Amino acid sequence: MDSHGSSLNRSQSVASGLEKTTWKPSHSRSSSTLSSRQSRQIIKDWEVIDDLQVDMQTGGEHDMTIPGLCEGYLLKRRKWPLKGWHKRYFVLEAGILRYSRNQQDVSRGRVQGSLDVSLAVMSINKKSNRIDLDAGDILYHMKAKSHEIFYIWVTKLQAHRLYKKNEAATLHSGFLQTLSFSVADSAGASGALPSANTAVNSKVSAWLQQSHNPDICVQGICQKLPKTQHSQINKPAVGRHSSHGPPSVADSAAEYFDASDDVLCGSSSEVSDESGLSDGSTPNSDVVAKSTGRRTTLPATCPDNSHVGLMAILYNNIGKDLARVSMPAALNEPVNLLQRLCEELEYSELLDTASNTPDPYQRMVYIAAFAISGYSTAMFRNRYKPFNPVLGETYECIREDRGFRLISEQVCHHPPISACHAESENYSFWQDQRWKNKFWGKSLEILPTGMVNVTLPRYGDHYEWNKVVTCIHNVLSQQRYLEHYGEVTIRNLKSNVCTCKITFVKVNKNLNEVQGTVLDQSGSIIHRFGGLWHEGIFCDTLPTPKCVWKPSESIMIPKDHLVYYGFSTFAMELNELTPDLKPLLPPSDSRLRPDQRLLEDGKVEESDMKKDEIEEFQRERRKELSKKGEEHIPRFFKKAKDACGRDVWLTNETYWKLRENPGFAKTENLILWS
Ligand SMILES: CC(C)CCC[C@@H](C)[C@H]1CC[C@H]2[C@@H]3CC=C4C[C@@H](O)CC[C@]4(C)[C@H]3CC[C@]12C
Repeated sequence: MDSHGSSLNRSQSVASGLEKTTWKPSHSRSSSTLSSRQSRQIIKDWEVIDDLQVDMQTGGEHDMTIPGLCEGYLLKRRKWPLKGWHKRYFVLEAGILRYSRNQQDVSRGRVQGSLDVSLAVMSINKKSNRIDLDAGDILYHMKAKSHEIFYIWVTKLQAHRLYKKNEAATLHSGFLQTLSFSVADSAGASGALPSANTAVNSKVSAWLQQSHNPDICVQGICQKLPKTQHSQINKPAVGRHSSHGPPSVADSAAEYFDASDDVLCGSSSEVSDESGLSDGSTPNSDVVAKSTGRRTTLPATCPDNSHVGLMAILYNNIGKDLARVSMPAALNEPVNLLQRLCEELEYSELLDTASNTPDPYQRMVYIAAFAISGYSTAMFRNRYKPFNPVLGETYECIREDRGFRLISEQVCHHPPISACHAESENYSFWQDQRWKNKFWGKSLEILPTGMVNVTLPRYGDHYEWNKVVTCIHNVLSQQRYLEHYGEVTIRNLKSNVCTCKITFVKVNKNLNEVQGTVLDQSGSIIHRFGGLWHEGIFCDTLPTPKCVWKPSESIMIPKDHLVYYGFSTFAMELNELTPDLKPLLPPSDSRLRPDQRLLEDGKVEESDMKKDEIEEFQRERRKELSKKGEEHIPRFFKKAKDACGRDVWLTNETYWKLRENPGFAKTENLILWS
């Protein structure tokens, strides 16, 4: 796992995960000795971290945990005397940043300077690992030795800034309350807050206690850092009052196995003409909503999870794969990451259309629309996270109505990888999904690796494309929203007649904007299209200009889907378990996973307990395997290399054969839960 260490690559850095930035204030960057080109470059690489929003209502509720201590060496720039960069030992505690010449001086209490970080404007330069804190009269220029250390300091500084601001807000509102003698009223108001789910809260506090152990640090981060840098992350403050809050990036010893999976299929291809995007010539505008015989709702509405203290969870797992972090079930949606892979086929009719489009350039437009359509679910899906599949978990989805069947499997735990393969008369679709996440204090970036593949046997095409970055903005607050940004390049590995470039525009006035072009061999634009990834894509260069895709009615027409986790009809169908299907599934199928089922039925506390049990069982299985010196071997996928030498997971083509004969009831199966 190298989720935290790698610096962003080119396309990802277009899309910085830090909240909207403005120009670096003129103070520190104006150096008259630089050429104008150089100085422009320098200004360009600086980002001012947005001022943190303090939520006055909840300020006193769950954000008051004092963030863990962070300490270690950084370079500090000095103007006079001895101009230049000097190594200094910094300690960040309860919102105050102090520095001394070295670690010994800290323990002797010899502090050279200190700063309340909530009062400073913070700007960072990801390229040069630099952090500036400008509090007007006090100005710190700091530089980290590596990207890892830089990243940890930025995140921790954000946490401490937020904490300090919340503290001030709480004091302020307390003061106001006292002034207005409204003590009784305020007690009433807090009573009106969503009632805390006891199971969830006890889990969070158990977690915090575990993560209190300062000797154990985040797997991944600590393994990566040389020994001397450990203190940067997680050193206990000897002799310092460390009674409050979890230690910084520290983490519990246990590995939290909770699997990641995503795939689901559903069927809601009805296309509405109401959005204004359509000119009536959408590919399916003549399709009348037809019943699929599948369920149209979930058994229970989603729980309120606004009380769950996400901040502690995220801060204690910096640098870790989210897909391995166990979270309270109240944060989950009743689909997993294997099922979410299948959800990318919600608009599979675009692949059918592509397969019926002889012109290669037009075909590419439909493939592009398909690639974009997979992102549309994100619009209403930011309050819950999918279940993480356990290693060996599988999921199948047969959609006669849509003409495809899909299987997916959790093939690797470290790092978490979910592989899927779908086949239809018209196409094959496969991908193995893995991602790195970066938590920047206020936003969380998901950086997917791995390519998506589609083949169209009719034309011998094999399309391949990358995924863009998804950023969860305001991840700690209820004002959370998702944004996708970056560039997608679609290539046809079997022909270079055309390629396609799609840009997911980052923070633009037109939020969620996408633009794309289909280029011929010489680079000339043959088609252009654009739109919004949550509303539809229009192409005006086709023989008849038209809307090539728009989301299904079940998500566009305001209904009660928000109380059902923001699911479209297709998403609701993913975890449906009918009596005729049950005996045909292998026991490892996600539909049979009890914790997910309990959550779907609205039994949150029971789900939470069951989830713990399943995760514990997974840990035991792993221990046993490693005792025997064995490794888990996926059952339905095999590892291979693609043309570029990248590791890929491909179907081994046994699933459907075994299902048919002798049937999973008669095979030896992995037991993942009881
Ligand atoms: C902790 C909580 C409650 C915050 C909610 C986190 C949610 C919004 C996160 C957790 C995992 C995330 C998914 C992880 C991986 C991918 C694949 C990528 O190609 C598209 C985005 C997508 C599908 C992410 C969407 C956002 C996501 C679902």
